[in-house]
Amino acid sequence: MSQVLGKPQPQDEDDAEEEEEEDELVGLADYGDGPDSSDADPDSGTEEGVLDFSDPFSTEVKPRILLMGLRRSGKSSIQKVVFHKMSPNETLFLESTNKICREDVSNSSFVNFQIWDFPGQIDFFDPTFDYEMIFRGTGALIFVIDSQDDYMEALARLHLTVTRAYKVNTDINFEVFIHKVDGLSDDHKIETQRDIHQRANDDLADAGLEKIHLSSISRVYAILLQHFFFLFQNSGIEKAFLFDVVSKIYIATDSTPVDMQTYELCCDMIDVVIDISCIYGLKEDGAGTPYDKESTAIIKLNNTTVLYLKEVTKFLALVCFVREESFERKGLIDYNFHCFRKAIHEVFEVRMKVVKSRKVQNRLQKKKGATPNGAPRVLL
Ligand SMILES: Nc1nc2c(ncn2[C@@H]2O[C@H](COP(=O)(O)OP(=O)(O)OP(=O)(O)O)[C@@H](O)[C@H]2O)c(=O)[nH]1
Repeated sequence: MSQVLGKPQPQDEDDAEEEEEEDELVGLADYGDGPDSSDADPDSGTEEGVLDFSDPFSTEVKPRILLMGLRRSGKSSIQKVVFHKMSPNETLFLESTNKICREDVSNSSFVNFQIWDFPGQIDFFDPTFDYEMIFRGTGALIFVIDSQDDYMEALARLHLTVTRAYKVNTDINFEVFIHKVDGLSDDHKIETQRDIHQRANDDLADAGLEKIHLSSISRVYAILLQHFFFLFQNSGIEKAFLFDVVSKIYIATDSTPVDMQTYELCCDMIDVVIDISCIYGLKEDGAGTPYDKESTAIIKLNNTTVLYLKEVTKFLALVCFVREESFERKGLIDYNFHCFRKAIHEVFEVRMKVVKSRKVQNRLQKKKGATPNGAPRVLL
C-alpha cells in the first residue's frame, strides 16, 4: 500500500509519542504499542532463507499485528488481497515467504498499523528467533489455519504460539482465521469452525490458560457495536458494516455472518461513490474532497434489497443492506443513523480529551525526569 501511505514518520521522541497518542485516539492503541516496531523497509529481512528477528534501530511506535500460521496456510495471500488489491487467483503464484515481511498500513488516521507476515516455517526453538522482542511489542496476533488441510498440526502450532506469546505479553489479542473455506460445503464450514475453536480452547484449558481468549474486539469497537445493535433492532436493517473507506477494511459489523459476496458488494459501492465523486463532486478548480459529510448513496438491487451508504466520519462509512419494504421507513433509518453517528463522534471527542490530558501529564512528568509510569528514564 505504499502509494497511499499518508502519515509522516515520527522524527523524534515527541513525534513518536504524538503518533502513539493519535493511535490511541482512534482506538488502535488497543492493538498495543510496543517500543520496537520497525521503520525499516517493508520487505526488510535478511538474505534469502536466513531469519533475522532483531530490530536494533527501530524508533517508531506503531501498533503491530503479526500474521502467523503453518506454511501455505494463506497468510501472504490475505495480506496481498486485502492491502494490495491482488485478485485471489493471482495468489496461486505467490512464492513461499522465507523472511519476515513488515509493512506499514497507514492510509488514514483510523487505519494505521504495521503488519508482519511470518514465514510458515518459523521455529520457536531456533535460538535466532528472538520471540520475546517480537511479542513484547505486539498488539494482535492473527493465526491463519488452512481449513482444507488436516488442521491438527496447525492447532499444535497455534497452541505453542499463543502460550509463548502470552508468556511474554499478556495484552496480545489473539485472532484465529479459519481460511480457505471456499472448498468446504456450508455445513462443513460451520462444523470445521466449531471444531477448531473447540479444540483450540480445550488445549488452552488443559494447559490452565483458559483466560486467554482466542478472539476479541477492542473497547472502542465494543461501544460502537452496541450502537449498531440499537440501529438494527429499530430500523429493519439486515446487515451493516462500518468501513474504513480508504482501505475498505470493515472495522465493525453486526453478529450475523459475513459472506464474501456481501462484503465485495459494499467495497464496489464505496469505489463507485468515490469514483463518481472524483468526477462530479469536486469544484471546477479541483478543490474539495471526494468524500465528505454530504457523501451518501442508495443503490437498489434487483432482489428487493437496497444498499445504503452514509458518511460517518472523514474516514468511515456505514454501509447497510435494507429490504425494500423497510427502506420505506427511511426517515427512521436516518434518525437512528444520526444517533449512531453522534455516538461515534462523542466517543472520539472523549478519547481526544483523555489523550490531551495524558499528553500534558506526560510532558510534566518528562520535565521532572521520569517516565509516565514513574520508572526512571534510561537514554541509550
Ligand atoms: N482455495 C484457496 N486457496 C487459497 C486461499 N488463500 C490462499 N490460497 C492458496 O494457498 C497457497 C498458499 O498461499 P500463501 O499466501 O503463499 O501462504 P503463506 O501462509 O503465506 O505461506 P508461507 O509463506 O509458506 O508461510 C497459494 O497457492 C494460494 O493461492 C483461499 O482463500 N482459498
